[in-house]
Amino acid sequence: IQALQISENKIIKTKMLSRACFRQFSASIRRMSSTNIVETNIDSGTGFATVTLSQPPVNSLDKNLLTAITDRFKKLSDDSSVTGAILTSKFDGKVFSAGLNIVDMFQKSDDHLGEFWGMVQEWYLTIQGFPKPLVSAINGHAPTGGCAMALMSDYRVMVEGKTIGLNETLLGIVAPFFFADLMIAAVGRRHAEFALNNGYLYTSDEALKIGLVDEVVNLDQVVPTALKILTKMTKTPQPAYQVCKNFLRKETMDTLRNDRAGDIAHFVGFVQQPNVQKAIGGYLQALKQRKK
Ligand SMILES: CCCCCCCCCCC/C=C/C(=O)SCCNC(=O)CCNC(=O)[C@H](O)C(C)(C)COP(=O)(O)OP(=O)(O)OC[C@H]1O[C@@H](n2cnc3c(N)ncnc32)[C@H](O)[C@@H]1OP(=O)(O)O
Repeated sequence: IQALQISENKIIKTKMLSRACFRQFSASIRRMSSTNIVETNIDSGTGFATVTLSQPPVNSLDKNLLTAITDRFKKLSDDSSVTGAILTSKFDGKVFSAGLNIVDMFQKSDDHLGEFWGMVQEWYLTIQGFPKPLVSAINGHAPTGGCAMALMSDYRVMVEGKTIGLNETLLGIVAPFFFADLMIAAVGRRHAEFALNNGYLYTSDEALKIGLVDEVVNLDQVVPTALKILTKMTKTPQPAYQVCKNFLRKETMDTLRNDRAGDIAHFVGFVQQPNVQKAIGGYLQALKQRKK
């Protein structure tokens, strides 16, 4: 009887403990109301937001995803309980992001292209201007705009065995000046010129060598490593962090801010050229036929 009473007490204690743990856990992870293409969880203990891009099949940045990411980062900027963020992809081991949606640039009206590019500008200005520490957990391929998005973060942890780069020239298009500046800031002018002129896609290890990413780890270590570095970064006095980040990035952002309409006109004029349209069409077709 005594033994039974002891084990019953143990069961009651265990149940109480697990209920307490559950309460604590559910209090510490807050899921932001979000579109299902950008899932966001906030750990209320650390204030870290994990933003997971979840638009199948490859997180290509169309109008919907650009707007959802931009809105999410604006909210995280304004939320004083958020101390820093991690940007990652739901398609781990496969794709971080396939970059801008090519379909949005093929056989479209000037109005469509203009609206699309306005969204690209806003997405860049918002993530690049995000005032808190931001770490990219690059858990898959990150070509073109996917690479640019990773470059907008303050630190990059990449999975081994994937590729990353601003390889626009391979499509017959050219990275805009604000993408080029991201690359120059990370790897210096010499590597950036080589990378952009040749549309070079780097393996994770090559990217590490030139400083395009900061760490290469195996898949199950990508997010934990990102969290570790974010913990360190958020210990820096944040007013100083924000001021420093802002003044280092301000010049290129201001160049864009001061002439957004001109930049849109430039993009539309460039993309609508018949030879550029032909190149984009051919690339799209090749992408579709790759699987066959
Ligand atoms: C004088 C200077 C003037 C400058 C003015 C500015 C000029 C223009 C600036 C434009 C800047 C552009 C930036 C970009 O980001 S362009 C985007 C280019 N992206 C790519 O090249 C990546 C292409 N994708 C891939 O390589 C692979 O998909 C990837 C390695 C990412 C994943 O491979 P995986 O095998 O897993 O997946 P699939 O290839 O089978 O793809 C699945 C389906 O998704 C479609 N897809 C892929 N990428 C895109 C994309 N970027 N946009 C739209 N659709 C995409 C692919 O076709 C498959 O579709 P289907 O299932 O229907 O076949």
